[in-house]
Amino acid sequence: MNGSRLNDFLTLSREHPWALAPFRESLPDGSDIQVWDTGVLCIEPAAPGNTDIVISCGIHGNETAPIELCERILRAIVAGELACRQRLLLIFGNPAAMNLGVREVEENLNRLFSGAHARGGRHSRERERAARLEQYVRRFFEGGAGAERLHYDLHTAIRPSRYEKFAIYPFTHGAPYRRRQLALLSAGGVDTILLAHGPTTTFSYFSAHQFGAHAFTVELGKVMPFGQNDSRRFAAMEQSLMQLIGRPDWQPAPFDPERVRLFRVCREVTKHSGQFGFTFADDVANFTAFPHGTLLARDGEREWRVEHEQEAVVFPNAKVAAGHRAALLVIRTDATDLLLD
Ligand SMILES: O=C(O)CCC(=O)N[C@@H](CCC(=O)O)C(=O)O
Ligand SMILES: [Zn+2]
Repeated sequence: MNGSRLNDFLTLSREHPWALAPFRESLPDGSDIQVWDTGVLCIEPAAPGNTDIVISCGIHGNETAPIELCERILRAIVAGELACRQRLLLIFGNPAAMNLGVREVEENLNRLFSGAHARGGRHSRERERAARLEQYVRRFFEGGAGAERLHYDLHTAIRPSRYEKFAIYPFTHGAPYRRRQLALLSAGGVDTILLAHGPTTTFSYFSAHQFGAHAFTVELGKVMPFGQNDSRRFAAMEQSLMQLIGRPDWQPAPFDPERVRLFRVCREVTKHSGQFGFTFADDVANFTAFPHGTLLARDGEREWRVEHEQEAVVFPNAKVAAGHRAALLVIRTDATDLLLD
């Protein structure tokens, strides 16, 4: 594919950070590659398998390891080293934020889905982008006949984590959690799962709720600048995504409850004002548990204390905008009775 504009699609997207005119190319194996917008590319194989897969990364611009991982996968497809045998929508979420090396330019893109971009009477570039990403995901899922819909929204965390790789299983409104999905995540090295406690405005919840996709926010490690990630730490996820894309008959090892840690989100800590602060240090890792009664955070008169025997903090971030989630509080759970094949 010499001379193809797809040879360096990420650079092309970063050169046109908010919009890119659509174009299409085909691969020697007959696959059709359609660029829908900056950072958004749909691959239609000539004879697709029955899984429609969305892989997104860079929804937060400074979370570079998943961006590098997706770039490697795309390069392998374009070079003909990886045959894409499932319909695939690949999304590099926020190229403008990548250019600035920041999580967001004006607003947190991952709080703007499920129509949140249209609420609050405000305008921002991320709101425009969220609205368009919603349309692309809709076009992709509604344009396919796949029996199974998957969406992996790949991230890295600001803090280190006691369990380095973990996934958020969006709220299912009472539907059972799927063992097969946990087995797929486990094959990718993700052995810790957070069961969300309610609807959110994240990208993964949008795909799960609107399109019945098995969708997950997947945390692969800690945020690092471009070029400073150790690709070996992401190899298991990269391999499993390649198997999913390239081998429709591939099955992960069966779900093993001994290998998977389940946590349930019990509460969310919301920042209300500029007075908000945590009582613990900035380098305290995700999943650090505190004993019952410990004061975790204050916001003026408001206090958050540990209410369970062992409650752990995930994503504590005092710098979020007022009104946003500043942390999740989670507890270990044995929800294996809630799992379905
Ligand atoms: O490390 C952090 O504080 C944030 C890492 C991150 O971006 N996490 C996602 C989780 C989304 C979800 O709850 O499904 C986010 O905060 O958007
Ligand atoms: Zn993120």
